[in-house]
Amino acid sequence: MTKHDPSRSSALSEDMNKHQQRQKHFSDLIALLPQSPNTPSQQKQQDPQSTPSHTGGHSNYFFETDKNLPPLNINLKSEIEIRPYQKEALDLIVNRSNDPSHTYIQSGLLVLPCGAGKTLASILVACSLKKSVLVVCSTVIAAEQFRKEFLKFTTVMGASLGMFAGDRKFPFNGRSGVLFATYSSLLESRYRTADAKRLSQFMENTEWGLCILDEVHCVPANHFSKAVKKIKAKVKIGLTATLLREDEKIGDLDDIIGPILYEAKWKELAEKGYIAKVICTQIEMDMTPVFAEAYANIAGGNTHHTKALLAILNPNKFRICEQLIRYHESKGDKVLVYIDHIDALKFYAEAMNRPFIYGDTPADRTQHILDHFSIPTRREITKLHWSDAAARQVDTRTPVNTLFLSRIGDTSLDLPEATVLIQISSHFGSRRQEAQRLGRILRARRRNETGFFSRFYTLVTSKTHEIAFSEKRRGFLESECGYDYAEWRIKGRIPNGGWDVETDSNISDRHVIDDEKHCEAALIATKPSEKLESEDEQLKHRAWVLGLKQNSEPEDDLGTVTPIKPTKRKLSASATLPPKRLKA
Ligand SMILES: Nc1ncnc2c1ncn2[C@@H]1O[C@H](COP(=O)(O)OP(=O)(O)OP(=O)(O)O)[C@@H](O)[C@H]1O
Repeated sequence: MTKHDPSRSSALSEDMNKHQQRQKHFSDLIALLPQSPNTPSQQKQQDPQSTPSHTGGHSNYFFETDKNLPPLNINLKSEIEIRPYQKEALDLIVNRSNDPSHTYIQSGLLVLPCGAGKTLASILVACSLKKSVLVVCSTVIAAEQFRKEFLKFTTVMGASLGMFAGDRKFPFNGRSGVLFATYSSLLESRYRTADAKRLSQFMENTEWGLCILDEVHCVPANHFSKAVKKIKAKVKIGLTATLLREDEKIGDLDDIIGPILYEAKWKELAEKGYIAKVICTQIEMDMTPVFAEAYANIAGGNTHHTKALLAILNPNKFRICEQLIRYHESKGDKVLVYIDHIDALKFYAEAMNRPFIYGDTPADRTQHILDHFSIPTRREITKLHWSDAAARQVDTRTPVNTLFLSRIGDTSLDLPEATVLIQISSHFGSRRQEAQRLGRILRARRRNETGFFSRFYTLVTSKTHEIAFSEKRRGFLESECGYDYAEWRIKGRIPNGGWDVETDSNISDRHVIDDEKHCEAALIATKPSEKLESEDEQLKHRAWVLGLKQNSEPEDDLGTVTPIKPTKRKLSASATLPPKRLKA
């Protein structure tokens, strides 16, 4: 028998009360809807100037004279400094006139580089409109971050913010508010809980003043475009940094949302210090002979997948990755390493004793790791103002300086500490993924330090599909955004433990790769790659690789993930688990 715990039972009855109140609140809200003057059919008669945008057409919304939608109490906090391009974007979206009846907002797209502050730009629109807002994001993490930015930048009350993302489902209080949802929550599902059904009904029946569509390049996918067209909103604003899709459906956005209203150039914002300048380097290395032999002799059904794994887990690539981490950690950088294949991700991260995040990582563990990633390195602390430094010194937690990520970290992660990105594997030739990943190091807090550059490395194995994919992936950043990639070719080892590099470009920073002395203070004291030196170890490693199943998070049209369960590692009789073996 379990002991009766009075505090637990009172907590439970409090929960019940809260649940009943919430249900009543839902019912009240839904009851309001049919009689509300905000229903679209009535709206048409009462407000002839406004064309409802849920028909899919472009609309101008004369919001100043609209008395039908309830007002939202929201203002920008007085201390916020809007950047010039954010102001320009706002002025193009909100057409102000001395006569309020001529002031209107139009639907369309806002195209700003990653990390330039699209969230705040769209919040500015919400602050002008002052009507209910539906924000649709690609992931739960992004929805949470959007909510935090509303609280950070505006005076809106927390109770006016609702959430319909993942297992966080609650409405806002009152007749007007902001609801944060994900694209997947717009889709019908048979498996909805009662709360989810009610929120979904509420979301569909409400007429929103503004609908903000984050990562809007996802929307042309058939299932999302249908769902988005159904949203009843006076105005829809789509946000993106990468107005491109590999299926060429990007033009559909003009019909679904509207035209491009504002676009800013990546290089221009970098020159002005709003986003970081970046050095992009492609590093190409051979496969070790043991891996090359397997690569050449692969036949049968899953050839492409196995070849891809051999290229990713090529021991030479592993060593270069280790060298870059050692070098950059020793310089006080914070490093993100991207690997799409989950087993390979775990192998690299476990061998190097660094944390990893992928689709199945529980939300609290993800938050914990991200919090530790944001703890400054010792080098950073010495540069802080003494009062900040004192506060940071008492933070005795161990910082995470290198974090391994699956493609779940491609978009929306806002980590201003990150200054270096190493791409080990990627989703074929996706130009969008390349640009989104680059975006993670554009928000670097150190971006205005003299001579500072973020570093973007992409590691490719010679004579494999990785070379052609990499060329395609760079296309958007090179031709549309003005980035250059230096190409380094690793020729071999040099006596001091570094690497011999061949390149056409002028390398002023070859010590990154060829001078072991620079890594003396590195935080990886041991070198896990040394365990992969012998042919015997490489044969075991290869046997493990050849036994791996397809295990990536599928790229859906969100450019994000529907996590799938990792397959159990099937090992051949002679294979062992490299991560455990490699640990010092
Ligand atoms: N005017 C501003 N003042 C201060 N901070 C700002 C301003 N504008 C944006 N920021 C900050 O810059 C960072 C990047 O902004 P945000 O996350 O909106 O970028 P984004 O354009 O959505 O990028 P991505 O496409 O990569 O998601 C955030 O930390 C945000 O708070």
